[in-house]
Amino acid sequence: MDTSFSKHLIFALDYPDFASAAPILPLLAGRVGVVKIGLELFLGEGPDIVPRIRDKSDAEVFLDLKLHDIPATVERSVRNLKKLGVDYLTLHTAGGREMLSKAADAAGGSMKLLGVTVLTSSGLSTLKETGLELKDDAAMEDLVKIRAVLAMESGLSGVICSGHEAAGVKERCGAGFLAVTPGIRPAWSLGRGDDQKRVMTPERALAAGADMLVIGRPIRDASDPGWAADQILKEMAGGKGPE
Ligand SMILES: O=c1ccn([C@@H]2O[C@H](COP(=O)(O)O)[C@@H](O)[C@H]2O)c(=O)[nH]1
Repeated sequence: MDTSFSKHLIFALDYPDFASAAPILPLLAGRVGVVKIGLELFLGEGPDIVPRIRDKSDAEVFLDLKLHDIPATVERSVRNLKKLGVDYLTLHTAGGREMLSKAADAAGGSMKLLGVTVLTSSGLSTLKETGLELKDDAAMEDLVKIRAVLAMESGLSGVICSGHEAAGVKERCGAGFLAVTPGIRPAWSLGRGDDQKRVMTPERALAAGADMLVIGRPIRDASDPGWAADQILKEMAGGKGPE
């Protein structure tokens, strides 16, 4: 297995509890550089899930809580989450500059903060439902860029965006600012129809400038998750990958 791209592969550990999540960890050891704990698992087990996952895996830990609240609440939450010793934490850029800056101050460089720009499950019609009417995909790219610049100016380490906006984020924010992309669907998993709207293959997302790919269901639901991760790593190696 070629693991040269494993540190750029984030596996979304989307399970209801530790007992269902634990069996896949040894199958993915060495294949994924980061495991992502989302709301489902965090709420199912509580904060103690972080050390329990660390015990079972050498991968970095990404806590995907997508914080979005008034600045004081987010600041105080980040102070608490800092105690868990995670490597990455997400928050919504839509919370605005004061919220993002306070979060960055509270984190104090102890973990990388990533700002969600526009969820990859949102398309133009999803945003319209919420009162944000964008003309076309170019306007979506512009919105993502505006939010990425806001995140950078507020002291975050990078953003979550789809592969379609990765090039614009890198061009506007520079090579050192992370573009982390979910909504990744290898060709062999496309067409299954799920909630992701702005999707891209691993190879194309890396070629567009994504630094790290977040992948859940194509690995989690594969009959052989180790094989699925290896296929994805192969596809990543075929693209113009990061340094
Ligand atoms: O815009 C976003 C932000 C976060 N996610 C999370 O990534 C994974 C994707 O899982 P798949 O099964 O590969 O769709 C999931 O945990 C989301 O909460 C995202 O998809 N889009």
